Order: sequence, then C-alpha cells, then structure tokens
Amino acid sequence: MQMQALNAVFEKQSGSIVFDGKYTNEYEAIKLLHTLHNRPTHERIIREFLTALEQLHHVESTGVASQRLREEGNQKYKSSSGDKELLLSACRLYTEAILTAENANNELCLAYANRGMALQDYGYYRQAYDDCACALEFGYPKKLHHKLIMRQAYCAWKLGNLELLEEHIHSLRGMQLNESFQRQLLELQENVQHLTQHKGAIEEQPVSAGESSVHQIVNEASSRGRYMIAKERIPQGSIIFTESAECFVPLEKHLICQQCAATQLIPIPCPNCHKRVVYCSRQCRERHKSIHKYECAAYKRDLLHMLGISHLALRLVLTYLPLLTPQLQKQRNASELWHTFISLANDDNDDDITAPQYLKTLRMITHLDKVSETELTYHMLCANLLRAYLFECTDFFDQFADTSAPSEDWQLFIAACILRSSGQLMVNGHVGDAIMPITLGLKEFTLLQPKLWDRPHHLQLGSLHKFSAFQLVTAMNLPHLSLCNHSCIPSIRTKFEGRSVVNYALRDIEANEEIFNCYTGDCKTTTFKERRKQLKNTFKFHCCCVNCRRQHPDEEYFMFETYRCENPNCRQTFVPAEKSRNWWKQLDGDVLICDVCKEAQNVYWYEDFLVLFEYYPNPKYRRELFKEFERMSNHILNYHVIKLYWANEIVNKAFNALKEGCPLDDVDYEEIVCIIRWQLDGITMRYGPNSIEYITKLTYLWDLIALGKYKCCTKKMQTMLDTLKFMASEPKNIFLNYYHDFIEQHCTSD
Ligand SMILES: C[S@@+](CC[C@H](N)C(=O)[O-])C[C@H]1O[C@@H](n2cnc3c(N)ncnc32)[C@H](O)[C@@H]1O
Repeated sequence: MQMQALNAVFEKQSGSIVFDGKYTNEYEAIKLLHTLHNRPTHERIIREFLTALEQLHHVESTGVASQRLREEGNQKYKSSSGDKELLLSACRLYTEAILTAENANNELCLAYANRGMALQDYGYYRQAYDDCACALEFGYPKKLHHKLIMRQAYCAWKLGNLELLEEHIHSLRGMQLNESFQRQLLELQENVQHLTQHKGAIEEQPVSAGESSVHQIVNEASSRGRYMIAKERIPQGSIIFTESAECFVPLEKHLICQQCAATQLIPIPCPNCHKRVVYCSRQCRERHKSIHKYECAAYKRDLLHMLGISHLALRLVLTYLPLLTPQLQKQRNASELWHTFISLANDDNDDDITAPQYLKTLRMITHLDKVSETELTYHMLCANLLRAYLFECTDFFDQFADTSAPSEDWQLFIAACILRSSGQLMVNGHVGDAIMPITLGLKEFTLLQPKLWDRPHHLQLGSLHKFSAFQLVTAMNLPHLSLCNHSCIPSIRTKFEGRSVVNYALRDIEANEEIFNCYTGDCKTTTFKERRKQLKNTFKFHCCCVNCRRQHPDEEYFMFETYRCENPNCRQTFVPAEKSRNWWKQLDGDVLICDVCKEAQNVYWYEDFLVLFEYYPNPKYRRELFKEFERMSNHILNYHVIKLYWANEIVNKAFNALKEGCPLDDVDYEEIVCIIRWQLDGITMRYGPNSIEYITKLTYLWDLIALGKYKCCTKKMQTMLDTLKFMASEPKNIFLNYYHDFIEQHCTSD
C-alpha cells in the first residue's frame, strides 16, 4: 500500500521532468527539480504523502495492551521458580510489553522494571542494569526507586563494575530502607571490598579500526580508478586491514542495534517510532541520538525502508555534514555550498589509507552520469523526498539559521548531497551478513528464545544447528574496503563484525599484487554472463580478471553443474544449456537434455529420490533414500548443486525428525554424518573452508558430536575450531561455549 502510494507520488512528479542535454552533476539535477514551474504542486503532493504516512497511536490502548502482556509475563515469572525456560518466556512477554507500550510511559516503566528483574534472575546483568535505568527514566514510582537501585547495584557487582556499585550504594544510603533492604545493602557493601578490580563490563568493546601497512592505495589515472595493492607478501588467512563503518542501516526491517549492529540483543526500543528502532543498550541509544533525532519521524512513517540505498545516503549526510559545516557556513548560496563541498571531495592530498572516513567517503566514485534517465529520476526523487521530509517533519534545517545561505539554498544543497551519496553507494555500498537462528522471525530476538538456551550464551544440547543459516542484515558504508577493485576470483574474505569488518587474505598475496574484492557471486557460484550483466549494469565496467580472460570462464562454475548422460550409447559428461539448468527445481518445467547426444534425460533417479524423501520417517525407505543419494553420483558429478542441495535437505529432515521424537538408529547417524561430511567438503570446494557457508553447516556435525553420535579426532576438531577465527564474535562465543560444554569431551586423541 505505502509502496504504491510512493510510486504514485513519484509518477506524478516524474512526468514533468525533462532532461535537456547531458547529465552534469547532482547539484544541477536537483536544481532541475527545484526550478520546475509546477514545483508548488510537487511540494504539496509530497506534504500530503508524508501526512498520510503518519501512523498515530492511542497511548491509552497501547498502555492497556502492554499491561496485559506484562501481567502474562508476571504469571510466567511467578510460576518459573528457577525454571530457565519459563524465566525466558517471561522476559519475552515483558519485551513485548515494552515494545507495545510505545510511549505510554506509565506502562513502559513497569514493563522495564519487571523485565529487569527477570533478566537479572536469568543472568543477563548488563541488560537488567539498563532495564532498571530505563524504568527510572520513564517514570517508575518514586517510592519504589530503592528497589530498582538495589537491583542496579547488584548487577553492577555481578558485572564487576566497582564505580557503579559504589554510586548506587551511595544513593541507597540516603534512602529509607526496610530491614530486608538494609540487609541487602550490607551485603553489597561487603562486595565492594571484594571487588578490587574495575572491569568496566558495561562498556562497549572498543573496535579496532587500525589499518595495517601491508597494503597501499594506488591512485593513477586509469579506467579502473584507484585500487589496492599488497606492499609485501601477505600470507593466506592473515588480516589485511580492518575498518569500522561510521554509517550503516539495517536491511529488511531487521531489528538489530541501530548503533553497533549487534544482532543478539535484548531490545531497548525508541518509544516514539512504532517499535521500528531498537538498541542493545542505553549507551548505544545515547550514541545514536544525533542521527535518530532526524530519522525518528521517518521511522514513525515507515518511510525509510521504501527508499533503499537513499536511506544509507541520508545517514551519510546526517553523519558527515556536521564535520563540513565550518567550511560551508560562509557560503552565500546553493551554488557556493556545492562548489565548496566538491572541492573538498576533489582534494586528494591526504594519503588514502590514513584519511578520515568522511573524506574517503566524499571521494568515493559515482556513475550517476552513466545511469538511465529513469534510474536517475528515481534517485533524484528519493533525495528530494528526503529533503522535503527533513524540512517538513524535523528541525534539521534550523541548524543553518545563522549561516549565510538561505534555507531554500540549503535544501537544494542537502538534496544534492543525498543524491550524490546514493550514486556513490550504488557502486560502493556493502552488505553485511550475520549468523542467526534459522526460524527466527523479524520481530523475534535470539537471546530470548526459551527453547534455545541453557543459560546466558550457552545453548541447550543439540541446538547448535539452529544457527545453520545466515542473513544479510546491514547496508554499510566502508569507503576503504571500497577501494578494492573487483575480480571474479577475489583475494579477500570479509568478516562482518557488527559495524566493523576484518578483511583476511583468501590466499597468499604477493608483494605488489593487486588485492581484489568480488562485487558479485564469484566464478564458482555465478556464470560469466550473469556477472558480466551485473557488473555492467551496476558498476559500469567489463571485467577482465584472470578468470574472465580464460577461454572457458565458466569452467569452475560448471564443476557444480556437470551430468553424465543416461543414454547408454552416449554416457558423456555434459553441462546443460542455461535455460534448462534449473529443471530440478520445478519438475514439470524444462526438460534436461544432453548437450552431446541431444537426447532428453528421463531423470528417473531424481524422481525416485524425491519419492523416497517423502517417506523419510519410514526406516526402510530412509535407508533406500541414503542409497539413492549415493547413486546420484552416477548421474551428477563432483559436488553437484543438486546433490549439495539435497544433502542439506536430508540433514535438515534428520534434525526435524529428531525434534519430533522420531528415533534414528546408529546406522542412520552414520549415514547422516557421511552426508554432512560430504556436504562440508562440497561447501569447501565451492565457497572456501573459512566461508560463512561452511561455518553455518558445521553446526550439524557439532550437534552430532555433542549428542555422542560421532567421534571426532582432536586434529580434525582443531581444523574446525580454526575456522571460527572467521566468525563474528557474537556467534563465535556461542560456538566456543558449545564446544566446551558438549564437544570437547567427545573428541578422541587419534
Ligand atoms: C567500489 S569502486 C572501486 C574503487 C574505484 N576504482 C575507485 O577509484 O574509487 C568500483 C568501481 O571501480 C571500477 N572498477 C572496479 N573493479 C574494476 C575492474 N576490475 N575493472 C575495471 N574497473 C573496475 C568501476 O568503475 C567500479 O564501478
């Protein structure tokens, strides 16, 4: 509905835009919009659209709904008496109560207070501490403050934070406390003496932003622009550089921390924008304030997810503009503002490695001059809409009141800046991934899943495979990583760690060799034709990498698509024509034809397999299925995509059967282990041994080891453990805990 409304708004506007001549720059493009004879009509249409998007809510009814949820939570809490699952169920209900309350503060504070109590019982002390602070912030009854402060003091003690503990003890000393609270206070005072070390556990982990000197940027006039090379030999697996994104946005409405991109969090929402923005801590909420104050009204209207890359462009402008304002405030009009801004972007005197991120960002390449008029119009209209939003719904432009240029000129300039950032991000933006539980809905939180955890950050036995998938969660601006040019055989592997990245050498890189990223799927997962199209459409170049220069650039891809002809007179290996390659995803679709003898394959082996798969719970058919899976190799070679796909389905089915109480015997387990190991070898071939694809599928094997169904030798285990280095720390800690809790004891020495 909203998307349709947006399209209608854009359609009404785009009809009156006429490009006369060649594209000049973002400023001129926006000026074209600003000087249209019917601009007042356009402005009215946008205003009406923004008003229609407003989603008002009734504080009273949200309050009532929140209260109901909190009371349900209370019941769970009361019945929990030490039961961890029930305790987490209570936390989950309290979380819903917090999200539902929105800004019904009288309920919000109670929901926070109750969640804080349950989280403390569970052992999430940092989050419990913050919940108490939130309860106080949103108006928890004054006469009960001592309860929350006592809880905060307790959590501070558990977190080893002496400073906070002392602060809260000090407040408690000034309060009237009953006997029981006096006793608790005494105990806490004793704890102060035990706590000699300040561990500062409430502090966010510092992000290493240092860039090592093993690489450098080459800036010479060439059609492929700047690029990165190795200054010295970089061995496989070593870190080339790290970078922390100053700007990112969550993708697909994922409820991740808007400040640090943590995916595993107990949410502290902004109460004013309909549960669309959450943080992992109060500290993150505080740090994000300078951005959120201008985005809150847009989230409230659910506007930003409709605008794709322009949202990240807006964040770039909101983040970097304050740094540029000193140079801009003396400029008298939009044209001067623009020229000053562009001269900063063009001034590349600074060394590219050490330049601050905003300068690197300003200098990112854009191909807006090469996009179609339709595409350009779309991005112009998005930028203009965001400009109008900032003007109509926020006080963003007030900050320029004392500068030389009038507000109208600042508006034009800001829209041009957003458009420029959008163009840059089209070719420089990055998408970050995260390992998350497979079945988790968008509004669910990993840490609050009752059936998953045994205690904080420690999974229940047999649950690791729930982390067998990853999702794309962030769109990020990483201007240093963006300096890597593309190759279909990349030389780096990027690990996404919240809003930071660590870039490892995928293989040995020799001194002076160029360091390549891959902007598309690589040459093993996509065809030459697919990549060529994407690189041309989005990145505006033809790839001439080592692979693309090969006589058969699809050779590696075809390794996973090769068949042996069923025709006894042929029996040749072949790769089907592109249009029939997906025959197996839709059996009544295309026919598979041998490329050599041109005979249609009747694929009986595949149909037999599918029938057996349906009868999986029946042990007899299951055994047959395993055999049929093996026999597939008579028809599809190597680590064929079909076999890799079905390996995963069989393993999944086994774990689902286990969940549903369908017993598997030792022979089944042996077969499943063989399939998982084969699958892991295939994934290693296709995606690499340190890939997120490999790590996520490792979870199945680890669960079987933990359940005592497979004995793994220490050496093999060490190889698996080594891959964890390529994981973000949030899931890595969970994997390591799981290893120590359940796996270590099952490893054999030979
Ligand atoms: C993310 S930027 C890479 C850094 C860029 N070279 C620069 O100077 O800012 C992507 C753009 O670089 C250029 N590029 C990247 N890889 C290339 C390649 N292999 N061959 C030619 N041009 C390339 C294209 O213009 C592409 O749109």
